[in-house]
Amino acid sequence: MSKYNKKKRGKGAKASNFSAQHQLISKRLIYDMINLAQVQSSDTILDIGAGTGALTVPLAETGAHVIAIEADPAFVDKLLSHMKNRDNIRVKYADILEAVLPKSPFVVVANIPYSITTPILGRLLDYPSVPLKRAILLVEKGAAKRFTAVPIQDPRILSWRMHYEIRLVRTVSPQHFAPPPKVDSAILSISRRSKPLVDMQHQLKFRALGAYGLLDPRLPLSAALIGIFTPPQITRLVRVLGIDRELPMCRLNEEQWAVVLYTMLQHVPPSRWPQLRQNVKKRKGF
Ligand SMILES: C[S@@+](CC[C@H](N)C(=O)[O-])C[C@H]1O[C@@H](n2cnc3c(N)ncnc32)[C@H](O)[C@@H]1O
Repeated sequence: MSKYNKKKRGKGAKASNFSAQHQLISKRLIYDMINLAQVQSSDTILDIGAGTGALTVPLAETGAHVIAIEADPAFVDKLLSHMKNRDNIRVKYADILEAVLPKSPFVVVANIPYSITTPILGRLLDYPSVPLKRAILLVEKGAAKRFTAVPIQDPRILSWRMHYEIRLVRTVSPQHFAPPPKVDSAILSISRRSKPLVDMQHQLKFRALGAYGLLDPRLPLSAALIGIFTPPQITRLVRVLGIDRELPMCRLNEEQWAVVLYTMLQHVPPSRWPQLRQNVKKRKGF
């Protein structure tokens, strides 16, 4: 039986953007996504923007416990009628940007509303303490390319990638949806790294460092980091990294960013560490 309670509707989802209700109509794609997510019957799966249950019901057929979050009350009603008395589906009438996320490890398999892709990823990935194990998402192809881009220009995406491997699995054409979207989609795979490149306790320091270092992503490392490291420290840092000091900051990979962080923590006094919200334009030396 569903745990959904109609009385809760009043304080459930707030006005939300329902413009992107492109429902999945390809059974093959649905089962490909479930296989890619390696769903086990012991898993808790979050279906974000569950719609009328295109993914929810096949996910529940694996025996996993499925939490279906949907913000449109009309879809919630349809979803409930498609559940066929399954007791391993919980329907939550809620806005994913405000809903409480599971406290124990969970997997996400979802065809999310494209208009709020980055805020959804932010909820899942900004805080590595959120116990997301992996996610298989349908997103707009352009967004998938942005999250997996090399060089890395966006500090927020960089900080996600220090904890998660993000991969564009394949492009998905509009004909897999009804109504078809105007843009191509893609399957995005997100897996928590078995060993994060940045320790959870240093996450905020890393975000400040990433924001500082990528203020102008084309700036050479020697210029971009001169407000943090002394010239001799920069000489040693580029030697350890095995790169040219003129390499633009955006060309550093995730492992190299981890080296920059830990070198800073070990050799630079905290007074020179960048702070979040610091006006990074006031770099020393500029
Ligand atoms: C692209 S549709 C996918 C529907 C269904 N999962 C499918 O694949 O057929 C996105 C769904 O997200 C819902 N939605 C939009 N904004 C939402 C929000 N803030 N929180 C939860 N669901 C939302 C929409 O109502 C819609 O049903």
